[in-house]
Amino acid sequence: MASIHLNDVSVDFVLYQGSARSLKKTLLRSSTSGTLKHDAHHRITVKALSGISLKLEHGDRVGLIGGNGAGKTTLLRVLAGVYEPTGGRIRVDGRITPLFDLGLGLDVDASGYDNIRMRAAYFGIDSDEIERKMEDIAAFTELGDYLDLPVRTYSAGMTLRLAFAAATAVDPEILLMDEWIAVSDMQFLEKAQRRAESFVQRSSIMVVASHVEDVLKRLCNKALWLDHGTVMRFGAVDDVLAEYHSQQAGGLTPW
Ligand SMILES: Nc1ncnc2c1ncn2[C@@H]1O[C@H](COP(=O)(O)OP(=O)(O)OP(=O)(O)O)[C@@H](O)[C@H]1O
Repeated sequence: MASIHLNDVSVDFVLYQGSARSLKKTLLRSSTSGTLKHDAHHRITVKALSGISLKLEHGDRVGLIGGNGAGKTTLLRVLAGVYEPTGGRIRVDGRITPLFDLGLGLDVDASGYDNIRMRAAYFGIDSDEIERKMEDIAAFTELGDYLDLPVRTYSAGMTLRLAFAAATAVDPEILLMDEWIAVSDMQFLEKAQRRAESFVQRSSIMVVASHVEDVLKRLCNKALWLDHGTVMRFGAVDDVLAEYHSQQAGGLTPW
């Protein structure tokens, strides 16, 4: 069974080091999101996440909410293993599929087909299984003969089609998304959303950051509200959204 445990997790980014005092002062004055401060080496750091403790189990579909700079993307990247926490501990059991930064990990010198095979191999899927699925995946991309060519010959839209198809070829255990699928290619958008929706159904744990309430209510059973990198509330999606909106009405947090 997939699970995620975070214990007192923090992430600090070093924003600036050096001696230009006016820039430092400007940065410190203009802080609207993560908490800016000086560290022991006189560097300016931003605390993007602070003291996050959380347990997610099978069946949890969690929407991350919070204003700009609240820490949603940083948390997703910590869960994906892109960022190491600078404090605390994280334990993730289960195969993680991030549906963001999709182009990362594509080998531009390899063909579309080989990229799909490499992605599957990375996830430990045996080659017979992926060859059985290949026809479907190829049809989904609508890239035709381009799948035999190196990815560096693809347009941005074609690369996205390939990356999305490759990422969703293998059933997820833990699915991470930064905003619900939004692509500029309208014809592909509808297909991609349908595929992503069934992908969500098949996942054991799903975490999505979104500003769109409709998406949160449709996909999630829980919500985690972040503010300045800390957890304000974690619970049933309707309860957390209601509380979030009542705070917002009080003018405390921008949506
Ligand atoms: N690579 C980075 N280097 C420095 N600071 C960063 C970096 N990534 C994020 N931050 C800072 O960390 C804080 C949290 O950012 P994050 O992107 O996680 O917020 P968010 O909730 O996803 O915001 P949004 O809804 O605007 O996308 C912000 O103050 C941001 O400026």
